[in-house]
Amino acid sequence: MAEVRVENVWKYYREEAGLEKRVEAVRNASFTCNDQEFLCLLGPSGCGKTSTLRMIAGLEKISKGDIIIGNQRVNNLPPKDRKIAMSFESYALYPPLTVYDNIAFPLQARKYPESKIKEKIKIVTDLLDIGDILSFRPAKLSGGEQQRVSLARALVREDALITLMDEPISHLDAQLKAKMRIDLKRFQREMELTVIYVTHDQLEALSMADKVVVMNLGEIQQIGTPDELYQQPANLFVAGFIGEPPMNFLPCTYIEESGSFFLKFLQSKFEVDTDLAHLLQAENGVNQKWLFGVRPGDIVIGREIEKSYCLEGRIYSIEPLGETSIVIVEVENQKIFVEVPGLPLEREGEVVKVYFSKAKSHIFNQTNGKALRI
Ligand SMILES: Nc1ncnc2c1ncn2[C@@H]1O[C@H](COP(=O)(O)OP(=O)(O)OP(=O)(O)O)[C@@H](O)[C@H]1O
Repeated sequence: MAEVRVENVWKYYREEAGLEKRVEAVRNASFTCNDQEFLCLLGPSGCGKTSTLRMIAGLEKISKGDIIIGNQRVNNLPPKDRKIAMSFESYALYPPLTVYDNIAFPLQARKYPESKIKEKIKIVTDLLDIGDILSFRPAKLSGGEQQRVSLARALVREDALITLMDEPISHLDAQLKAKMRIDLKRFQREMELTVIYVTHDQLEALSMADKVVVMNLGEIQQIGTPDELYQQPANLFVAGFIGEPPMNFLPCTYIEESGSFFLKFLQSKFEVDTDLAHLLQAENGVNQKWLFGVRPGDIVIGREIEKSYCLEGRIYSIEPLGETSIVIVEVENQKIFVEVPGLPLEREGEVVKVYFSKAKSHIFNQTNGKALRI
């Protein structure tokens, strides 16, 4: 079975890179990619995604911890014995070979009959829309085409237990990327592939993955389905990294006044529900500092919505985007983004009431960034 288990894995760079100080690229990472699952490693540049993938592939030594593929611990197994197919951002195509032969290479090396090779190449090149460049050599291809050839070479491998991909569509234009996201996902389902996919692009991760592992500064921040990460981010990093435009954060203090409980902002405050008050009370007690978080789509301007908190603001600017508009409102000396359908009725400079959905609000500890489960 093609299950991948990453158990308490660390990666330090030092000796081999001749660095003075040790770089801890991956710190104690643990996650499981189940059989036939599409798992995305997501995070900003330098967070340790590629190092993690390269350790799974066997291209990088594991400093500490274990990687298990199927039932086998592969720490000391060379890449060729790990039954993995790979597609990396840097393509790694063979310059003297045509596109066809580049894709056919792993199959020819495994002595597949030519008719079977042709059949498989037809399926993946149709999928990736590169059927008309099969006789070209890599030097003649654009970055996007080279990337698709590299991807095709990984996808033809049906003997592979797992397919690893590192930013495999990063060099394609926006339209082709959108098509690829849909086609890749469908192909993975149909071919029942087990995929570990590295990307810094949250849209790719949210649209394709069954499970997302979010990383930052070498550490896993949260593991969950796209919906879980969006609805219940575990900390400030995940909350700010996932969602576009990003979540708004307003600093506040939890206070008590005459037996009632409030979140107090710079100038104003609102009373919190008993449930939230209990949680805040249990966590830290009064006078602690928090960040109140709410996504742009969970805010309404100028019209009271049921079960909401309210603050006052002034419209700073309006960005019409066709279907929706992004309204930037100054609230408590901070600019927040509000997503509204169509065009807003309000004008720049207008003072407005801003309503935040209670059910969609988030509270984060200002010191350690952890979310409080509301
Ligand atoms: N061979 C190496 N020698 C020394 N440091 C390295 C090496 N490879 C990666 N690093 C460092 O390890 C950290 C993690 O890098 P890694 O490439 O795994 O991150 P990433 O999330 O994949 O980033 P990117 O998306 O930019 O490739 C970074 O600080 C990087 O500079």
